[in-house]
Amino acid sequence: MTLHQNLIAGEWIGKEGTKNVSPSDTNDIVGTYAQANADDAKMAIAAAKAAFPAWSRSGILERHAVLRKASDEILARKEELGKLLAREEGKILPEAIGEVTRAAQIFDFFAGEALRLAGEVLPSARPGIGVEITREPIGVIGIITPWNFPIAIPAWKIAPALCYGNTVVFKPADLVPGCAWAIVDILHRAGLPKGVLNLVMGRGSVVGQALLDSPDLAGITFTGSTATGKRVALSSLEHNRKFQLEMGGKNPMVVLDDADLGVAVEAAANSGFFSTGQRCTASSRLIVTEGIHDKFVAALTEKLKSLTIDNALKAGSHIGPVVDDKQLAQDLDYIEIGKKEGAKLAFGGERLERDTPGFYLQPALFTEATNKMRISQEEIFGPVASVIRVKDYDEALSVANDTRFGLSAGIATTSLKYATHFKRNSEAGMVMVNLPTAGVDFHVPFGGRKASSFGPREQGRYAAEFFTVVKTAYTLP
Ligand SMILES: NC(=O)C1=CN([C@@H]2O[C@H](COP(=O)(O)OP(=O)(O)OC[C@H]3O[C@@H](n4cnc5c(N)ncnc54)[C@H](OP(=O)(O)O)[C@@H]3O)[C@@H](O)[C@H]2O)C=CC1
Ligand SMILES: O=C(O)CCC(=O)C(=O)O
Repeated sequence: MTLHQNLIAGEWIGKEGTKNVSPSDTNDIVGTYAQANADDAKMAIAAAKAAFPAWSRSGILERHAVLRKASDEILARKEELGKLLAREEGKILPEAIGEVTRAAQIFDFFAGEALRLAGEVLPSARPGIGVEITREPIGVIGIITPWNFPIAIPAWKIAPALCYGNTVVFKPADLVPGCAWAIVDILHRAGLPKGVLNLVMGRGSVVGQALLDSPDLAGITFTGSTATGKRVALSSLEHNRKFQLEMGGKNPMVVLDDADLGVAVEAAANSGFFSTGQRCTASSRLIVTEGIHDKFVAALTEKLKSLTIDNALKAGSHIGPVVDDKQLAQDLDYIEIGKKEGAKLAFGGERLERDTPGFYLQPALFTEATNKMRISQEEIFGPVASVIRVKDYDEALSVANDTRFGLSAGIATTSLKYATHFKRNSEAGMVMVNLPTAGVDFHVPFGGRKASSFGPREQGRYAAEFFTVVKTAYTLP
């Protein structure tokens, strides 16, 4: 099998590799991918540092052309890349193709942003003096990404980094090197100068840690667990560098008595269970008022019964496997915890056997849960959701906000009054009305509050806050 190597200073290098195994079928080897070590990471950082002066001064047409070309190729290959993504991560093929399309849109958006770089000219408080405010790239950026969006998350970090003139060392999650390699290969062939984008695939504890320990990174942008996010933060304070963290969620989905039942059930099923519940924007707390509670639980249970859980590549699958055995064990542990805490397992929660050996789990729906339970407070990151019964809107809002996280929050209601109040008073970075809590646009800010996020927002033109630094220049002509 061809060895997919790391890209350092414009050269593909690496001798030893590990096998990338599909969670839908553990006999399916997606590819062999090189494993970098700490020295490789240091070489990659040195290469990015050497490439920074030229790239930071490169013309906007050059940056535009590379990003645009990458977008075009990703879009043209969306079926093939979608299949790769579905094989290595376990997301069903239509979702995977959708994610690839989103990556292409992100590169297209930032190709445009390269042409829209702007500053401000202001009069000084002192007559005769001019003040210019401009944005400059920050330097070498370390990008550390998780496994659950293996092409979209790298895209929404790499595209703005390059657009604003930074150079990059990219460490993808060890479980999903395939999409990472493909995206770097595309950008490399699109004409990036040597060293501007470097790929170091390997373990977080080795390669990721080497990035954290480096004094030469000007910034680290990270998506993943709260525990690793904390390490990124502490090491960044030590090295006086910028950092941006997107971490967990325990997102609420409120369903009010006046909701359209069909809309509420579709939103809850999507939020809680699609993509196998492996989204930081997933909703695992369904907060439902008394008047609609029983109808909602019955309709959601029927919906869950109708879903097919099977190989991500199989036509007709609605939900693929859990990403690996470790995550499956975590999901099953939480299902046991929920039962012991006194919640009622109303549906699912069983491990499933399919034609191909994989990590299949029947979506699990708890009822009679309280917000104090661990299943209501800790991120499970699997197809497990709980219904919490509440008296009225006021209690629903209070329960929705009673969490240390604050990424996204949803409400199903036909009341303009409650929708408006919820948008204003939800303690989340993103609020959805009559829509799933997950599945966001590519051109608007993404991020949360409280323990979910730290630092400036990602995506859209707000990305400039992290990937640039402002300079204020005074001139006496
Ligand atoms: N907010 C989100 O979108 C995500 C949240 N999670 C949450 O985190 C839980 C665990 O998932 P997991 O994949 O282990 O999350 P991690 O935080 O461990 O992984 C995220 C990234 O950080 C890397 N990493 C791990 N350790 C270090 C380190 N010491 N220094 C630098 N980088 C490091 C990982 O590398 P590698 O994996 O290659 O070892 C990966 O690239 C999930 O169950 C879920 O609750 C997970 C993924 C995404
Ligand atoms: O819901 C989405 O579209 C994005 C979710 C996400 O970024 C994540 O789970 O890490």
